[in-house]
Amino acid sequence: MDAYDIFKKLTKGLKFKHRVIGVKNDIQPSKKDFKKEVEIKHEPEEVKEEIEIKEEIEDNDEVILSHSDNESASEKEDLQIVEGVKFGEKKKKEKKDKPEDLKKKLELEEQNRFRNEHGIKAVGRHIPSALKDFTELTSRYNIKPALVDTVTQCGYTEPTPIQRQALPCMLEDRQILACAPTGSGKTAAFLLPLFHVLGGAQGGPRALILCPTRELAHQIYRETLRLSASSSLRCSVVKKYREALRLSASSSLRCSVVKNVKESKMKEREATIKKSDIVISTPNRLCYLLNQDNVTISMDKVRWLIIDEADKMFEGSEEQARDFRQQLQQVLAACGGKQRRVAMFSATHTPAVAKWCRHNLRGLISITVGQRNAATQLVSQRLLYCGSERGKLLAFRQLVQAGLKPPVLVFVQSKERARQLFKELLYDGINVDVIHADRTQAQRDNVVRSFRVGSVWVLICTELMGRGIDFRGVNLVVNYDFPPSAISYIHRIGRAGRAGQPGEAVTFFTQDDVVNLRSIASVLKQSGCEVPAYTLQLPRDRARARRRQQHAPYREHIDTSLHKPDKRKLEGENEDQVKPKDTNSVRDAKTKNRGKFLIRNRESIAIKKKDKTKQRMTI
Ligand SMILES: Nc1ncnc2c1ncn2[C@@H]1O[C@H](COP(=O)(O)OP(=O)(O)OP(=O)(O)O)[C@@H](O)[C@H]1O
Repeated sequence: MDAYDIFKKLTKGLKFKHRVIGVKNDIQPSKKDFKKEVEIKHEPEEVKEEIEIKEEIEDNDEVILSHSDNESASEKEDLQIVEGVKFGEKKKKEKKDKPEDLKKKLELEEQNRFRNEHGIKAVGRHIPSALKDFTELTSRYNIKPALVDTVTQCGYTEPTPIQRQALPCMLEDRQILACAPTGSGKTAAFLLPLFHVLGGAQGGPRALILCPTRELAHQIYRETLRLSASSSLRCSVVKKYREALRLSASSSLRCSVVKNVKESKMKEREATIKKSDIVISTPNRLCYLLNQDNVTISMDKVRWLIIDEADKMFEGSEEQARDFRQQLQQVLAACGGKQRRVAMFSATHTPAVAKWCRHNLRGLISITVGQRNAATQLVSQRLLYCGSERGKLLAFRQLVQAGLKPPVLVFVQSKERARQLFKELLYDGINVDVIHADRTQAQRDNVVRSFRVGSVWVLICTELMGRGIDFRGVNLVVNYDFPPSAISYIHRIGRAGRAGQPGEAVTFFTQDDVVNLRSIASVLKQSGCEVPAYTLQLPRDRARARRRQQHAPYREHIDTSLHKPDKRKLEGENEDQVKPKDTNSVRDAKTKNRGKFLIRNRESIAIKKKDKTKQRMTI
């Protein structure tokens, strides 16, 4: 490449007023250039501007031209650029920012850089800046140092991305819709602002937390106690221990979970709720209580309404979602105070929630951490084709043989199947237990406790445990039955890989699961995990997939003692037309069969007796 080529490259798209001289003696500008020169000369005003522009971009020229070693400074001076630069831009630059505007601009840029670094996206007006560390809570919002100390004592050295953005928003009284990966500390993100805003014990209730299951309600309750222990923690370091304890006891917040609302306990529950500052409940229980004639609970003082696992509440059939919306409207109407604010949290985002928030929440800030509706990056995921139901059991036993690293969570689609799998594994010598909605509350609490302390290694569960439940250090999630949707998959596998810990997830599938395979394979692919290429090219059938979300498919019994092939499958019946077995009908059938068995047994006993008497007679 000679000097002319370099020159042409550097000045591509630009026009020159004068003949270019001296770049190299042998270079003569073309006829075209002379024509341009004449044209420009007829436009004196533009030429005037051109000099100013030249001055402004001279520096740039320096930079570009400095790459050409052969050119002298005098040669550079001969270059006058008249085109290729927008005039409007120059004017903008001329307008100098006021120092305070400049400061604001810089701060904003710094904030955006900081948010990008932590994968935070926030949409809304006047968004408070994200938190750099927990001590900022004290300097910016005057939060008691004791509370910050407690947070640190809980092992939270620095805020998680959702905490960085949600905490300042809530502390500045802004309504939010927050979406952040599973296990990323959303609970603390809504609890800490509550402790600050509510201050000391006054009763009320003044904050209401709604969540989809009793288990989750109890877990939030435990986390509330842990994080609100600030005053008592402080006591341990003060000398006048008793005095401090007395003070802390009088000032600490009261929190309660709405339990079984039996007729006999109604008044008791009412009194507890009235005394509590923070009330945690499932929407059903709360609305049931509010609808009782003999109960007078005022929700007027509620300052914050938190909805955890918000998208779950809007999920399900049209009817279920409508029911929840009605319940929510009832709760909102009950919490009628002007001061009332709403914050919604979940790991997944659905249009229904976003729409509701846009219509009902003023000045909303929408916060998203990472990619929406993506699985946590901490879990390595894989799909395993098992061929048939028997193949699944075999695959699970192989996993066990290869060496399971407890604790392990195994998800199945129904209570029935949870029982069946439990029976199977019980005799395999695995330390296993089962949890589902048919077990009593005491049994469920016991199982959860045993799993937490490590006396149960493998816990078989249904969708009941799919959301929000935080078991520390779950190493493996097995989707024994394919999840009904990608959303359910994200939540299920999110029971592993929490609070920065790595985890693993295996999802079994058979031919029956092809309907949802593509959407779930896409989630795996998005997380960078390997999936068979064909799974991403399977045809979509949205209608069938939606049906799958509402009705689990029929599956063969999990029972190695029954080697019979499935009659319905042999007859080629469409699995979507087959309704899942109703628990009652199964129970009825069992009792009927048991009845037959008893009759048959009694009959045989009678025959045997007859035979014996005959024998005796013959003897
Ligand atoms: N700042 C922090 N530093 C370290 N650990 C944290 C921090 N905040 C929360 N945790 C821990 O992370 C775990 C998960 O928190 P949490 O249950 O609130 O997650 P989540 O985002 O609500 O998850 P899910 O979407 O599954 O409900 C908990 O054990 C909690 O104690």
